[in-house]
Amino acid sequence: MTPAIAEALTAEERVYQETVRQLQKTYAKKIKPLEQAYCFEGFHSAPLTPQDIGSKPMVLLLGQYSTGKTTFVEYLLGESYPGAHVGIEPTTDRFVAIMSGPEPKVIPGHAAAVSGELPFSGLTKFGTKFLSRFQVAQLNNPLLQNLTLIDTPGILSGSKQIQRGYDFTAVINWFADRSDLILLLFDGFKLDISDELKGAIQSLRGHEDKVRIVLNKCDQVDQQQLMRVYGAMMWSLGKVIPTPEVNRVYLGSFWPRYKSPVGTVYEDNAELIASEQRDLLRDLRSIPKNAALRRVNEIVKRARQARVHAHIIGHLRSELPALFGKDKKAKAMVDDLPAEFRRIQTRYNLAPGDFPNPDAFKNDLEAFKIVDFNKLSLKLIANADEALSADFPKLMQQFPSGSRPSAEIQESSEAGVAVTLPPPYSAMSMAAASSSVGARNPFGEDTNSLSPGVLRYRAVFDEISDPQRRMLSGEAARRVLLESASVLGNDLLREVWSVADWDERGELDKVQFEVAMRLCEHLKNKEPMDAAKQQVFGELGLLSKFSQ
Ligand SMILES: Nc1ncnc2c1ncn2[C@@H]1O[C@H](COP(=O)(O)OP(=O)(O)OP(=O)(O)O)[C@@H](O)[C@H]1O
Repeated sequence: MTPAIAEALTAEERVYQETVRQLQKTYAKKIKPLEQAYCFEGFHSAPLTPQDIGSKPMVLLLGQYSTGKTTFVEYLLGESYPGAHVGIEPTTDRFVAIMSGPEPKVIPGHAAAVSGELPFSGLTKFGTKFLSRFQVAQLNNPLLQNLTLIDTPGILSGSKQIQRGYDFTAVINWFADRSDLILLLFDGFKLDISDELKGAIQSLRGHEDKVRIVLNKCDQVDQQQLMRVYGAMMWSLGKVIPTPEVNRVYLGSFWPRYKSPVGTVYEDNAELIASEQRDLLRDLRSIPKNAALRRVNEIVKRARQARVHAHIIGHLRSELPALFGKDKKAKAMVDDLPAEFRRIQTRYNLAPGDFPNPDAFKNDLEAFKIVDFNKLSLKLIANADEALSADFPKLMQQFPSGSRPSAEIQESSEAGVAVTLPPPYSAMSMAAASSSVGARNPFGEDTNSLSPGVLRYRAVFDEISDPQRRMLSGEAARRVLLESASVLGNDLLREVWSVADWDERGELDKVQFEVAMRLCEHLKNKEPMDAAKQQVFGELGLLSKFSQ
C-alpha cells in the first residue's frame, strides 16, 4: 500500500473510532435493554455485540476465478497475506478475512467463529462445511488498521462449477450486509459471467450503492478491444443489476509493485488506467468516513425498529383482560394484526415505515405467549427516545458538514421522536432521490421517455419496499398513503390506488408508487382527478397508461 493511503485513512479512522465508541455506549445503555425486555431477538436479530458495532469497515471482493482478486489484495497491502494463493488455475478455495494482527497468522474458520474478539459469530449458521472453507488471515499492515478485506473463492464458469456444500449466495449476502464496499472484479482479457456469478450479483440487491466494478487486467488488451470488452460487460451486467444508475466501473491493472507484469502489456491505455486507479484509491480512502455514517444509520434504523417493536409487544400485552378471556382476546388481536398496528401507530404517533410486515410478525409471534410479555415500560421507551432525539443527532455533528446525515437521523433530530411522516419523507431523502436517477429504467417502462430527476420518491420506496422483490405491498402502500394524504379521504385514496395499481397486482412497483404519491400531491392542491392524472402521467412520460 502506498503511504498516502495509510495517512489519509488514519485521519478518517479517528472519526470512525470515536463514532463507534459512542454508538456502542448508547446502544448498550439505551437500546439493548429495550430489545431484551421485548424479545426483539425472536422477531428480528440477536442483540448486537460491541464487536458487531465496532468491526472495522469491510471491503468484499467478488469475481470469477483468476480475475485477480488475491493479486488485488496484495496490491493494496503491498505484500502477500498468510495463506494467499495466486495462480492461473482456481486458487482461493475459501473465504478469507484479511485483518490486522500483531504477526502473520491464520485462524481457521471454526476458531474464528467462536472468538469473542472477531465479528464472525454470525457465520456459524452456515454450518461446518462452510466454516472449514473460511479463515482469518492476520498480519501487521497499516491498511488493515482501518479496513478488513474479504477475499472470496473464485466463481467457476458453467459446468465446471463444483458443489460447494454450503449456500454460497447466502454467505455472500451475509458479507455484503456487513460490507462497506463491494468490489466486483472482471478480467478484461477474458470476460466471463457465469450463472453462479449472476446469482451472487443478484443477491447483492439492496446493496447497489456499495458495489463498484473493477475491470482488471486492462493493460492486457489494446484500446479497441478494451472498448468492446467494456461494452460487453456493461451489457451483461445491465441484465443482472437492475438499478437505474450506471454502476461506477474502474478500469485498471492491479499488480503489487514487487511483481512485474507478464504477457503483452499495451501502453495505449496507460494514462486512462493510471487515472482510473487513482479514482479507485480515492474511493477506498473514503470508506472509513462513509462507514462511520453507515454504522450510525444502521443503529438508528435498528433503534427505531426496536422502539416500534416494544410498543407493539407492550400494547398486545396491555390489551389482555386482567382476569377472564385472555386467550380469546389474544387470538382476536393476532388475527387482525394490521388493525392493531394501525391503532398503535396512531396512539403513539409512530412512523408506518418502522412497522414490520404483519404476516412475518404473526409467524414469529407463534413462538411466544402474549401473556408472558412485559407491559410497556415508559422508562425504557424514554431512554430509546432520548437516544434517537439527542444522542444520535449529536453524534452526527462530529461529521464534516459535507457528510450527509441519513434520513433517519434527519427525522429524529428535526422532529424529535414524535414524527408523523415516515423517515423517507425528509428533505434529505428527496434530494438524494432526485439527484441519483440515471438513464436506465428497470421497471419495464419506456426508458427514453423518463426525464432525469423523475423518480422523486424512489428513496422512500427503497426504504419501505421488499428489497428482494422491489415491490411495495398493498398494506405498506396503504399505510404510507394514509399517513401522508389522509386529508384526501378514503374515496379519493381508493381512486389513487386504482390508478396506480393499473395492472391490478395488489402491490406497487417503484414507478407506480411514484404515480400514487404525485397524484396525492396534485389532489391535495385541489386539482380534479382527471387533470391530476394527466399531469402526473405527462410528467413521468407515461401518457400511454393514461389513455388506457
Ligand atoms: N493485473 C493483472 N494483469 C495480468 N495478470 C494478472 C493481474 N492480476 C493477476 N493476474 C494473474 O491472474 C492470475 C490469477 O490471479 P489471482 O490468483 O490473484 O486471481 P483470483 O481472482 O484471486 O483467483 P481465484 O479466484 O482462483 O482465487 C494469476 O496468474 C495472476 O498472476
